[in-house]
Amino acid sequence: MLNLQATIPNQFIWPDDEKPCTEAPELDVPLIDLQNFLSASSSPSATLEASRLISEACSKHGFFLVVNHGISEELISDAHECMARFYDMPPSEKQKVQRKPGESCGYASSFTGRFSTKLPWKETLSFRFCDDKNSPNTVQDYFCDALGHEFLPLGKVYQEYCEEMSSLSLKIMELLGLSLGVSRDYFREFFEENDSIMRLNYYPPCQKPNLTLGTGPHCDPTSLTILHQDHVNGLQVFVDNQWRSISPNPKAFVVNIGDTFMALSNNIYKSCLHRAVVNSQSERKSLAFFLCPKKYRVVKPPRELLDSNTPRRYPDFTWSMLLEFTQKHYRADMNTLQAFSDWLTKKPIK
Ligand SMILES: C=C1C[C@]23C[C@H]1CC[C@H]2[C@]1(C)CCC[C@@](C)(C(=O)O)[C@H]1[C@@H]3C(=O)O
Ligand SMILES: O=C(O)CCC(=O)C(=O)O
Ligand SMILES: [Fe+2]
Repeated sequence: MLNLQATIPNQFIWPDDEKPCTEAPELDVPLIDLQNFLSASSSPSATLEASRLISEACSKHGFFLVVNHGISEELISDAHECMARFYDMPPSEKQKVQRKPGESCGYASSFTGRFSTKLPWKETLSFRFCDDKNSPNTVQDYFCDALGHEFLPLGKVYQEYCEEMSSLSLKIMELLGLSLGVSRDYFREFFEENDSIMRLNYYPPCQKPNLTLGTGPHCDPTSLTILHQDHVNGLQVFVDNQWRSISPNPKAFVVNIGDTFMALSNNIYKSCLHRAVVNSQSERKSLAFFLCPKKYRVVKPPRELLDSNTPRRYPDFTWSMLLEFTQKHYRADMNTLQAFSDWLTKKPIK
């Protein structure tokens, strides 16, 4: 209903210093060809080049693209099609899986239940993916249990999509390990049996797109995000004090470092500020897979990344603690990890 109104409710209007600016020149992010890296016969020079590109990008803004990732165009297309079918449902149907306060799964629109100002112009559906042999069909079961057996086809698509995302994440973790001078397996083993979050972002058209934001400025508190945009521009990253756009590329996934991996890398790789803007002409959708370790695994950097010149930057924590902090105590923004560290060590949050 909101997207037809000429004016927008005050709660969706963002402060002047956060309103989207018209200018957002393209950010030149490295494109990592995983085919060269994944194949058993991958040449050392190809691995070295991928490692160099990733190191340069992750040390600066934490964003890169992956292509030749091995995930079928048909599965990606099905995931977008299923998202369109879900969001086309009447509000009463979507509210069957309404997200409960303090929980990170379920359907949310406008976020009025969570925040009173700076509301994002979006609807979201978030659900959990467990890479765990003991719970093989968490996604499929969620759709059937929460929405009904007629949603089994959607559940099957997202179950397969999340399995592919998890497998791709582990390959990227190998590359991140190599690029940091840690063994290829270190981070891969840390994220095996991951307990991740899949999120379907739906951004309706907005008649006043320069007054609001689809997703506000934030760093992802998670470890690694694998994003697939539809054909509509909207993702922006804050680099060198300027908002820069990353245009959709159907053959590529946008990958970015999250706060938890920034802590794992002892602040060598950066979890950076980004946001999503909306427009007055068309809806926009994005598929976001947020890689998270098992809840109680302790997040601390490998000793190879510690030395007298680079002391510990963040205290030990578990993802469960950081997730609860973002769901119950603090709206994730550009300063989440520092605020969380202060909260853990009981300093007043600035
Ligand atoms: C762990 C998470 C919290 C959020 C979803 C995932 C990773 C990104 C986070 C978020 C998108 C950052 C911006 C604010 C937020 C409230 C949102 O706009 O949805 C965040 C998500 C959340 O807390 O639900
Ligand atoms: O929709 C997008 O392009 C970005 C969304 C995002 O950053 C998020 O959901 O964390
Ligand atoms: Fe994000």
